[in-house]
Amino acid sequence: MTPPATDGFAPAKVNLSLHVTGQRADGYHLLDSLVMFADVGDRVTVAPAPVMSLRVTGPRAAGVPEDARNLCWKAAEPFGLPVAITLDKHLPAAAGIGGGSSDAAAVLRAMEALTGRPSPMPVARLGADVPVCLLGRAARMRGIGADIQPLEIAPLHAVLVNPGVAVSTPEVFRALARKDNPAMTDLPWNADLTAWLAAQRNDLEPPARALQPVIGTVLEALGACAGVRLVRMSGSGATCFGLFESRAVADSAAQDLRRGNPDWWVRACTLS
Ligand SMILES: C[C@](O)(CO)[C@H](O)COP(=O)(O)OP(=O)(O)OC[C@H]1O[C@@H](n2ccc(N)nc2=O)[C@H](O)[C@@H]1O
Ligand SMILES: Nc1ncnc2c1ncn2[C@@H]1O[C@H](COP(=O)(O)OP(=O)(O)OP(=O)(O)O)[C@@H](O)[C@H]1O
Repeated sequence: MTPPATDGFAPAKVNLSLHVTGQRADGYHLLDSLVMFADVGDRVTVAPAPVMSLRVTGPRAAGVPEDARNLCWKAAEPFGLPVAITLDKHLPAAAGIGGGSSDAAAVLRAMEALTGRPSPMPVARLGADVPVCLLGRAARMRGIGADIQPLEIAPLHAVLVNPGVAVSTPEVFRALARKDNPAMTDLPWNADLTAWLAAQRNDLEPPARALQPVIGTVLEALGACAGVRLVRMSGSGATCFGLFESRAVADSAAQDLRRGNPDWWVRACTLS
């Protein structure tokens, strides 16, 4: 009997902090990052089919590859079961919120459910962000990305903003001046997480801003929102986020930001 299609959510990944603490001989960087996942994201549907195929739909489909270059395809192919994949794209690409990595993780989950076995290929080979996206919940991520410690963190309310410029992750790493920055301090047990975050950094923010100065404009606009508690860039950019005390305050900030900047991608969300 043919197994049924499976449907999965691929949430945006947000790096609340991102410290670059070293560089390996192969060029990959050592990271120390607090990662959480949003309730906004893409959707993937995976169904057994006579041949492999991929269709990308949705408001952010433009420019996303529909062939073996797509991480969804790369995640499914090693299982050896041909599938028809539909990717409903809502997240901007090359945006520092792990869109492709989270899509790949959703396809991996679907393929594991369809075949009853884990990925025959090490998942980190798909990308440094794929292991944490496969976990899909709050974690401290170290090493080049595969060393993951799940964390119990109360949900946070945020607004994500992308100004519509694509940023190349390798280019940002190349532009980083210092590769041996201090690691994060230990997470607080019960103190205010936002206060702790304010003392952490995203080391990729200065090089990303140098490449795309509009990131500075986004950070300023988020910083001017009523009730904002912390403002920072995610991943290698250009998406930035602000943290707010409640979802209602985040919703209202998102509305104001959208009104003032109709070309920006603006989403209120809850991170967990
Ligand atoms: C910056 C982050 O978004 C933080 O979460 C990720 O580490 C990037 O994850 P990703 O997009 O899945 O990264 P990959 O597709 O594996 O790598 C893209 C490029 O980023 C650089 N890269 C990535 C991860 C890492 N630990 N060191 C690196 O130097 C490399 O130049 C690599 O060629
Ligand atoms: N499923 C996918 N969705 C979007 N882009 C994809 C996908 N698969 C491959 N790509 C290609 O990967 C490039 C990077 O896009 P992606 O959304 O993965 O961003 P990212 O900024 O690298 O994420 P991060 O740095 O946070 O991991 C795109 O420009 C696109 O050509």
